[in-house]
Amino acid sequence: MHRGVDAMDRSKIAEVKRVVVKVGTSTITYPNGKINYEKIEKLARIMTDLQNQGKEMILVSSGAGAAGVGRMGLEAKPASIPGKQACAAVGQGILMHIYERLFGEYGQVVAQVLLTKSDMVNRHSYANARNALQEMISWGVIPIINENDVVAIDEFKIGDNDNLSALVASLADADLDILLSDIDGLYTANPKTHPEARLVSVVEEVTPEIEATAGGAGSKNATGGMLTKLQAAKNAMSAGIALIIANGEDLEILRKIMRGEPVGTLFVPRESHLRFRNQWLAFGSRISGKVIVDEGLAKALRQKGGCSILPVGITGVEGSFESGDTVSVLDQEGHELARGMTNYNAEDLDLIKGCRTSQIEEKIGYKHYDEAIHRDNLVVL
Ligand SMILES: Nc1ncnc2c1ncn2[C@@H]1O[C@H](COP(=O)(O)OP(=O)(O)O)[C@@H](O)[C@H]1O
Ligand SMILES: N[C@@H](CCC(=O)OP(=O)(O)O)C(=O)O
Repeated sequence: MHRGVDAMDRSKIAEVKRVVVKVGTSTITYPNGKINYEKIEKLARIMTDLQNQGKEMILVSSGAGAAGVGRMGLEAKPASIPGKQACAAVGQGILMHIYERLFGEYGQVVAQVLLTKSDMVNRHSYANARNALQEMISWGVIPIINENDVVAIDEFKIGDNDNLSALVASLADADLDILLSDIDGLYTANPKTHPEARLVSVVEEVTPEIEATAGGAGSKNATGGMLTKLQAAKNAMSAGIALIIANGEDLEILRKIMRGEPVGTLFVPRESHLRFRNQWLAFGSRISGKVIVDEGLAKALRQKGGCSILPVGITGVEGSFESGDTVSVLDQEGHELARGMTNYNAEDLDLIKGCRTSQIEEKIGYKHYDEAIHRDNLVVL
């Protein structure tokens, strides 16, 4: 019933630029927790190849816990939280060592990024993580992301990498999130218990009926199951990000997806929606102060629909705010042009207003950023 929509949206998938790929435990380890080198080798080769084609790839990798179980020779994941954390700590190092080596074979630089839920909700950490990710991506580095399992328990945990990947996709302004699993996509029921279940090709809305078809994790080392994939899909869709669930058994599927072939299940993004982050910046966050810009900068903001705000274009600063707070950007007449997340607090911004980039450090003793507000953290109203 969705064939027309599918054909249309899949062709758009071939055009996307920034892509998050999430690999589940079942994709990169064997059931005994040992590493599946062939899979990781292929993942490294294909992701590097896509990066070389001009895509900007980000990897969210599970498997630390299982790799730790394998390395410690345990029969199963420990039941205790410290036991699970210790396994993840042992396994994360192993995983990164392998990724570094195998991506390195193809000349691709990777970076380890470990995140927790608090990094996603705290403005400062969010801004830091976002800025650092943007920088890595602009350097052509592939960030490899996992939850920081050792410090995150219960309420501090995102809990599963399906949801983490959707959060990362939003954090990094990605266009597409690909969840690779041990199953071809979303079925009309859990195929493990309902052999007659059929694969769903396109989902335009995750309804309660669809959620009711999803069961828990399918293999003993996995944690998420279809339910967390659907939660991730809902978040991605409302952030304007497409999400595809596909089978990671043969990683050539990544190329097929990127060619726009109709594999797996596509969750269609709501195009009219502002990115989740932008929405939050523009309408959800408290405005802590004002930054007044000169006519040249105001004109650039109006004409280009967005640009970074450098101190040299700022003529006034009002209010009391910290770096990471949301501020309103006004023209000389007091019209609000944009809202954005500032890299400097009010006091320092007041000291560097009107200054060239080269003068920032001499004025305030440090320079973490050239921009007062980076264009990626700015929404033009
Ligand atoms: N409606 C459904 N469609 C597809 N898979 C389902 C569904 N409900 C439950 N599942 C289960 O979800 C599993 C995939 O999730 P999971 O085991 O967490 O793997 P991963 O390690 O890839 O995250 C499938 O193997 C399947 O058993
Ligand atoms: N952070 C955990 C992964 C948790 C997780 O979501 O696992 P999975 O369901 O296999 O994607 C680890 O690396 O073991």
